[in-house]
Amino acid sequence: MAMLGVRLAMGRLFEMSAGLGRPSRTYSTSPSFAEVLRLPKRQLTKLVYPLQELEQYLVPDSRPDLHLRIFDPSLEDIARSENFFAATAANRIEYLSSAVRLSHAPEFPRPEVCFIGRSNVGKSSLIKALFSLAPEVEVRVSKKPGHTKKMNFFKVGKYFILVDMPGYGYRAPEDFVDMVEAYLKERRNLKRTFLLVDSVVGITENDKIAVEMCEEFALPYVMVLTKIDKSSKGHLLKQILQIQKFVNTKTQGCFPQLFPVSTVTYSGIHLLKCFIVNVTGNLNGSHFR
Ligand SMILES: Nc1nc2c(ncn2[C@@H]2O[C@H](COP(=O)(O)OP(=O)(O)OP(=O)(O)O)[C@@H](O)[C@H]2O)c(=O)[nH]1
Ligand SMILES: [Mg+2]
Repeated sequence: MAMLGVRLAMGRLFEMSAGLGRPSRTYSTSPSFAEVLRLPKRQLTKLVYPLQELEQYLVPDSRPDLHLRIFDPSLEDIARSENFFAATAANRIEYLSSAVRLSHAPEFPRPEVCFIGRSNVGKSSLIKALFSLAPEVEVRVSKKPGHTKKMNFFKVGKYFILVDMPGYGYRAPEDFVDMVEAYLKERRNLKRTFLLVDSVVGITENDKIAVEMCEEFALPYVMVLTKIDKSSKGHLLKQILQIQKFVNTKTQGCFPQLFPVSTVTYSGIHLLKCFIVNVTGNLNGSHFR
C-alpha cells in the first residue's frame, strides 16, 4: 500500500470510534517474583505462562496453530528481568517527558519500546503494571477512552525507555496521525512496537489498520492481548485461536507468539517484562546476575 494509503488509513484510525470499556480496578502492587515462585505449579503456570496453561484446553488438532514457546525463558531469566523493573537508588525508573511530535521526544540514546492500540485497550494500565515495583512512577489510567493525549516517555534505569502512546479510535487526539506515524516511522532507537488488542473484543477494523501500518513501516511488532481476566476460559481460547490465525495468515512482521496479559491478576506481566528486557538487548548482559 502506498504511503498515502497509510495516511488515509491512519486518518480512519483517528475517526472511527472504539467501544467503551467497563470501569475496573487495577492493583498498584504485583506479587513479588519470590512469592510467585512459592505458588503451586498450576497457579504459577497460569500467572507466568498463561498461554501454556490454556494449551491444555485445546483439542490436539488445533495445536499446530499456536506458537506457544518461541520465547520461552526460564524462571531464572524471568526473575533476573524483574530487577530491571525494580526501582532502587542505583536503578532509577522515572517519567522523562511528554511529546506531541517527534521533534519533542527526548534524546536519550537507549533502546526504546512503545505501546500502541485503540483508546481504552489498556496501554497505560499495562505500563503501570510493568512499573508495579516502582510505585512512585505516576502512570495515569482512566476508564474514559482517549485519556492519554501525548506520547509519554519513561526511563527504566540506564537500560531502556517505554513509551505510552495515545490510543486510536474513539476520542483520539487531533494530531494523532502526525504524531504517531512520524514516531513509528522515524524513531531510530525504537526496537519493538507492542500492539495491544482487547482479548474480549478481538481484532477490530481499527486494529487491522494499525497492523497494516506496522507492516507498511516494516516495524518489528508484537501483539499483546489485554484484559484476559474478563473472559471465560472458553471465550478467551476462542479469541486467542482467532487472533493467532490472523497473525499466522495476514501478517509478516508480527512476532508469531501472542502475549496475553491482565493488569488485574498480573497474569503474563512477568513474561512480558522478560521479553522487553530481551528485545532491548539486556537479557544476556551482565547486569543483575
Ligand atoms: N479488567 C481489566 N480491566 C483493565 C485491564 N487493563 C486495563 N483495564 C481497564 O481499562 C480501562 C482503560 O485503561 P487504560 O490503561 O487507561 O487504557 P489506554 O489504552 O491507556 O486508553 P487511552 O489512554 O484512552 O488510549 C481502565 O478502566 C482500566 O482499569 C485489565 O487487564 N483487566
Ligand atoms: Mg492511556
